[in-house]
Amino acid sequence: MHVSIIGSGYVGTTIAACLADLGHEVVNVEIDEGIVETINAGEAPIHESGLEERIAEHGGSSLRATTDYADVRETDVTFLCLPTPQAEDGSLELAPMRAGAESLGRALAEKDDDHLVVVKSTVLPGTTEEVVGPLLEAESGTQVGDGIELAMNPEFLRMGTAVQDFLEPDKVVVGTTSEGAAATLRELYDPILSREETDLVETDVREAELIKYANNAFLASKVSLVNELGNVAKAYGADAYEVLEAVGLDDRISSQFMRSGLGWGGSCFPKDVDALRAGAREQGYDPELLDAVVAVNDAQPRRLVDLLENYVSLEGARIAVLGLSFKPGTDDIRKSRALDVLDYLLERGARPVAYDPVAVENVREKHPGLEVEYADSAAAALEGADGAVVATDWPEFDDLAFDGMAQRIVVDGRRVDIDRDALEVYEGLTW
Ligand SMILES: NC(=O)c1ccc[n+]([C@@H]2O[C@H](COP(=O)([O-])OP(=O)(O)OC[C@H]3O[C@@H](n4cnc5c(N)ncnc54)[C@H](O)[C@@H]3O)[C@@H](O)[C@H]2O)c1
Ligand SMILES: O=c1ccn([C@@H]2O[C@H](COP(=O)(O)OP(=O)(O)O[C@H]3O[C@H](CO)[C@@H](O)[C@H](O)[C@H]3O)[C@@H](O)[C@H]2O)c(=O)[nH]1
Repeated sequence: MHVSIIGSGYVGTTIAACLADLGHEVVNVEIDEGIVETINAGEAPIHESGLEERIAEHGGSSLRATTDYADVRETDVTFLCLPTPQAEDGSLELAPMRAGAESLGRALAEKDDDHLVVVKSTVLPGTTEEVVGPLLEAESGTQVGDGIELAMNPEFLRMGTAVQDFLEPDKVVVGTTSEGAAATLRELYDPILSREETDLVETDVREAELIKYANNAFLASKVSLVNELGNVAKAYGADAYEVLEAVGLDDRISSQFMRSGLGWGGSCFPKDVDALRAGAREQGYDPELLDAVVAVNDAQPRRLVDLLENYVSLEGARIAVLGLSFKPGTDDIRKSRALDVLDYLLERGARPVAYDPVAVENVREKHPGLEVEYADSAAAALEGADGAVVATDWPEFDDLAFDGMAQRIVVDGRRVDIDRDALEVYEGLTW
């Protein structure tokens, strides 16, 4: 099939490379010329396991990037993989989606045969049919249902395992307005849908849009609940990890997303939970439980610093901060809990020395004013430190020696497997 993908960021690049690998002819339309050149040179613009080799094989041939929307006319299906960031007030910012839909509509004005437009971005119920559809119609002069078909197909991949998640998902959700659109997507995804482990969910557009938010809200709520239970466990002097491991043996609950600690960050959970809360309020519903989910998450970094302050007088203290990325396996620092930890440490007069295997450059670049010293290794960060906190569960922290610290005091926000016997004080945030 001939497929075009608008936006070559995290999701667009991954699915473009994977669809090319599944045998489709793919055109990636992206406004960033640097990304376009990188892909056409056969290189990956982002770091993801399994991506480099796929782009090396198909980039510049069956996977072609361009800044020109006119190239979508060579294709039968277009996926919109545009950003849906947060506005200042936490609500969903639709400007990039609107701009992309308008450009696509203008390009489709000069196309004779039918075209399927699939919204892949995470958008609130109503966006596909009430915002994207009318913009396509206005710019192309073609009506949805009569020349343009619309579908919504949310994406559930995670950073760090994006390629595998896309190719081997638990489910593919397809919200469509016509049987023709559903049939096209079934054909496109056939190699993925033939897997026994992958369920196909065919539904209406509005439900497909909400499934994505409900999925993320559920997972974020689960982590906030385990953090609440972890905080209670700690108050009782019990080990939350032992408790939750046993709880997870219940099939109805499952053992996944049971790691209590500093809480959730990243480019998805925070913005999607906020957009859902804002959207629900706009619809006249007060989402009190989701408000509490956010409040529990927001409190964890301060709790970690409070705990450290029980052992170290923070004014002027050198504190090693181990980990900056929002989770291991990525250099993404968006809404990383580690950044909140740094803010609280600075607020209390500490001198943080931060280390991360891959994310230091990102912090330097995106938070240039932060008065933090950066170390080249965990050992260098720990050298002479009056205390340390673990903010990201990078596997390399399991093997740390703490010889060089002025005081071997560690407060762990992620339950890494460090040698606690080598320490004077070891405290877990929730255990
Ligand atoms: N990152 C994830 O793990 C993930 C997973 C599932 C769903 N999502 C959702 O998918 C969507 C895309 O997320 P992402 O992480 O890939 O975003 P991203 O910011 O990494 O990428 C978006 C890309 O679109 C490009 N772009 C912006 N405006 C454009 C335009 N008018 N025309 C062409 N290109 C344009 C940008 O230059 C950028 O490269 C969001 O709605 C997000 O919530 C993300
Ligand atoms: O038991 C757990 C599991 C996760 N986290 C934290 O939760 C955040 C999110 O982790 P994860 O879900 O693994 O990463 P993302 O790449 O943000 O993926 C989420 O967000 C994507 C974008 O919407 C979705 O596509 C994915 O399905 C969804 O898992 C991170 O800060 C983790 O440290 C915990 O604290 N405890």
